[in-house]
Amino acid sequence: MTPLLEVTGLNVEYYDPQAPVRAVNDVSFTLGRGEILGVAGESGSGKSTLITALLRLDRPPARVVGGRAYYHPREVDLLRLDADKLRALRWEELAIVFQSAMNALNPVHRLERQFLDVIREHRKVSKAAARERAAHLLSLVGIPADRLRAFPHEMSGGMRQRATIALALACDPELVVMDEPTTAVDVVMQRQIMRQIMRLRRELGFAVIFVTHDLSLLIEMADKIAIMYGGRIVELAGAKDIYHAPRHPYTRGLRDSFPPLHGERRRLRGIPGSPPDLRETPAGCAFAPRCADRMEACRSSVPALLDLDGRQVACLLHQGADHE
Ligand SMILES: Nc1ncnc2c1ncn2[C@@H]1O[C@H](COP(=O)(O)OP(=O)(O)OP(=O)(O)O)[C@@H](O)[C@H]1O
Repeated sequence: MTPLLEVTGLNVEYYDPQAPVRAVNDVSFTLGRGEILGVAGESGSGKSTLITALLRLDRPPARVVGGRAYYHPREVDLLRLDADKLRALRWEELAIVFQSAMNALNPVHRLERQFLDVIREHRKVSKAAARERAAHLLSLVGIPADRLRAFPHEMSGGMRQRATIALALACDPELVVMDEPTTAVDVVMQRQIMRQIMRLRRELGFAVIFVTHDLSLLIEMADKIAIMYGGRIVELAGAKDIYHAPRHPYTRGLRDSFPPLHGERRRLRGIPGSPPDLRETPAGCAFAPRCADRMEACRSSVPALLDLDGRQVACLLHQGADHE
């Protein structure tokens, strides 16, 4: 696997007059070219903070306080790139589809204008060629070319969503980052859009970081999945391993909180308790207060994310500690 993005020891804090809140804590992972990495975790686990920091999108009062995000094709650390160089990478190499993707289109402009603006800002092509590319991109997501003349409000929610994804692909990026891009549409449409993203990825070869709280969606589409809890990655493994053999008790709980998309029905169990308040992180493993498998040692030491048979888990259960 050729590495595309290598994140090491990323720390992000929110400024707080009492004490800084560490929302992303020592996060490391490598994303290969053309790979789909899913990032899952409950609300407040740090998913959005992680990707906004990686893409250097301002999210005050958050600030990166350590780490590196090495972007291999250009041999640069995204976290230390100056504003001009960063601007040059946006759309061309790194594209983003936000949580509120349906509203990301400008309501006062026809679709065509929005595509042409992006394409012609980055590519020296004629208007006709840009229009042709826009029509092609729309066709890739199943939208007829004549919709280029439409205003966003003239399209359905699902269609706006797909148009936003097509727009993100306008300059053939290497990496597309998606933050809950399908939450505003129904489940059937969600799966349709996911399938389209996967097909496009096969055709165009871009890598994806896909953030969601819905683990079952990721299990279908991602190559590998990072599970976040309390700002840390607690498990990182292939999607199949996460589904069939989760190692971290939190991963197991999260898996059992969603109905499986295929196969046998399972009894759904939520995870008792609620996510940690990051302003008062207890000593030890952040999941310990909710964990049915906790041991004495879990309350005092934070487990490191260690390699275990080709995957990574941060749990003392898998690090030879004794049971309570
Ligand atoms: N403006 C802020 N000021 C202080 N702390 C914040 C702020 N925004 C977020 N946080 C902290 O950062 C943590 C992570 O938030 P983040 O939005 O990254 O989580 P998330 O996993 O993306 O959640 P969601 O799925 O709800 O978007 C929160 O639990 C909160 O403690």
